Amino acid sequence: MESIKDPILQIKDVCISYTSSVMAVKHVSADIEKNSITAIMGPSGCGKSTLLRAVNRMHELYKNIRVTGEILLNGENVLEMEPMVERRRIGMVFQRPNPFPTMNIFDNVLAGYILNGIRLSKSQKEEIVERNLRNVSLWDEVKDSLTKRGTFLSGGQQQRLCIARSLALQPDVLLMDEPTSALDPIATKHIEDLMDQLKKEVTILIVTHNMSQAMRISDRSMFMFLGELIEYDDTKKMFENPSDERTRSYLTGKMG
Ligand SMILES: Nc1ncnc2c1ncn2[C@@H]1O[C@H](COP(=O)(O)OP(=O)(O)OP(=O)(O)O)[C@@H](O)[C@H]1O
Repeated sequence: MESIKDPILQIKDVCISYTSSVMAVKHVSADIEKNSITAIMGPSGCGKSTLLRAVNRMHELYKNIRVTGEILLNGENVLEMEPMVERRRIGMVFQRPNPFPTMNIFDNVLAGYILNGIRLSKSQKEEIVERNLRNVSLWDEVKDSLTKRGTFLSGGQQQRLCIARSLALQPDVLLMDEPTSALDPIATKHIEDLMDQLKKEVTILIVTHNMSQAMRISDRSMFMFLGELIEYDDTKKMFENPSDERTRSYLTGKMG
């Protein structure tokens, strides 16, 4: 792969261990291009989610975890940033849609502001809610139900609401951990189409088990195996002609 000019995110020699005996991520380095979609693939347990969580500092929720190396966002080490600043700049969407159950749809979009104690005027709030719900093509479906709870929506709508909630803070990077694995094919297609539009505004890093999804939506793909980044290349190149035998076995269904 050609080297990436002007990367927004740089993962440099990152190692992550949960305990002294288990190294879940081993010396991973990769530059991520701005306004692109990068898929992280690999068999169960290869360290995809562990790596993704470190980019968002979610690893700090685990007691004895140890992370070494650097993760640079626009040249600044995420691992040393103020957590609040970092979470505004790097958003995350999870496998299961998780709108805040006690909040209505309107407040769910604004949750990042509410929970961070950021005050907004009524018109600012209305503008942010409408713009972000339009951004995820949910506005027309929910504009008359903004005071209803987010949990009353369908799974696909809830996931789009969660994406709107992340985007509302205008992050530079959006991390997605298998965001469609709990959704039906139509809701999945909707989210995939959405991602293609969103990359104009945000850089997306997505963990997926679904190889055809990676092929459809991503510009570049990473293949991880037993904690190592085995291959990182343009998605088309990797699927058509992988350089490593392990990538080939995985992509042809012989592994994992
Ligand atoms: N909380 C934890 N404590 C100890 N070890 C963990 C913990 N979470 C994950 N691991 C280990 O770290 C390694 C990587 O796990 P991780 O969940 O990142 O893999 P993954 O590729 O995302 O897997 P999957 O596709 O199944 O979600 C595995 O060996 C796993 O057992």
